[in-house]
Amino acid sequence: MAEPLLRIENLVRRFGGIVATDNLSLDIAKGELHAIIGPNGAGKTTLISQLIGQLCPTAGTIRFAGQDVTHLPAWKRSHLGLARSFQITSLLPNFTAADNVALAAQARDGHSFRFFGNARKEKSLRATALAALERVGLAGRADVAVSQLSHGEQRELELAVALATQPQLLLLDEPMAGLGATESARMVKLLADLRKEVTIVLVEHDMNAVFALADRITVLVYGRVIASDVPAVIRGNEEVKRAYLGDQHVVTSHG
Ligand SMILES: Nc1ncnc2c1ncn2[C@@H]1O[C@H](COP(=O)(O)OP(=O)(O)OP(=O)(O)O)[C@@H](O)[C@H]1O
Repeated sequence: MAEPLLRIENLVRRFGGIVATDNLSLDIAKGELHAIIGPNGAGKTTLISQLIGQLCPTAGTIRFAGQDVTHLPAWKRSHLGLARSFQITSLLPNFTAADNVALAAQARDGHSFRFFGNARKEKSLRATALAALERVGLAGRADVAVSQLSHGEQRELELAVALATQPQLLLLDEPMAGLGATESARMVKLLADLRKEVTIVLVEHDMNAVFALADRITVLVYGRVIASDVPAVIRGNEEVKRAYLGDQHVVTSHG
């Protein structure tokens, strides 16, 4: 059988006495949308940070696209096709939407930000930026400054920034956070479209979104995988209900 796109084996991350990732093993197949859920402090963000290369594991291995990337710096993983969209807005507020995406595309091409003045005028970067904006429904907002975009639009722009690096695997950390009902519905639709093109690992507290989108769901508690399966099985899992889903009645409303 072909190796999965991402293979995490026996991953451990300690912060002093806290074991934030506790001997975690997980495979992500190419083409799937894999959600990671769990209570606050379960270690979801710590896991994503190790996958992208912003945090070193204490032990264990991470293989991506057939290569051991455990000790590769973040920029090299980005070149291999791993991209993260941030929980905390990392956009440049005084630059336009298109400029923010062009910067990401330029960084992927290996150029320094110092040359951005030229890059701004460069046609191919602008074209890449517009294509990414189109994919997230922001083509009409290309020349608007980030500070003038709504919160929902900024979230969409973060996705466009990640897409501009042409990822094979997109790691999304709470893309629905802070969105209202209409904006959340837009984001779900957008992710439903994107998943056709790119493998996605989605960390999310919005269970309506998770159960509407995921092919498989992994549940973390205290840094451990307590269940990893298709949504219907996760929904019926007693341990998961006790640990996390019990008080999230919304989860029963989606099929
Ligand atoms: N830099 C750090 N230093 C010390 N402890 C940390 C650090 N980062 C995370 N932790 C601890 O590791 C554990 C996992 O935290 P993490 O933020 O990964 O959880 P999470 O599942 O993403 O939570 P949330 O759903 O609230 O975002 C927590 O106990 C947290 O306090």
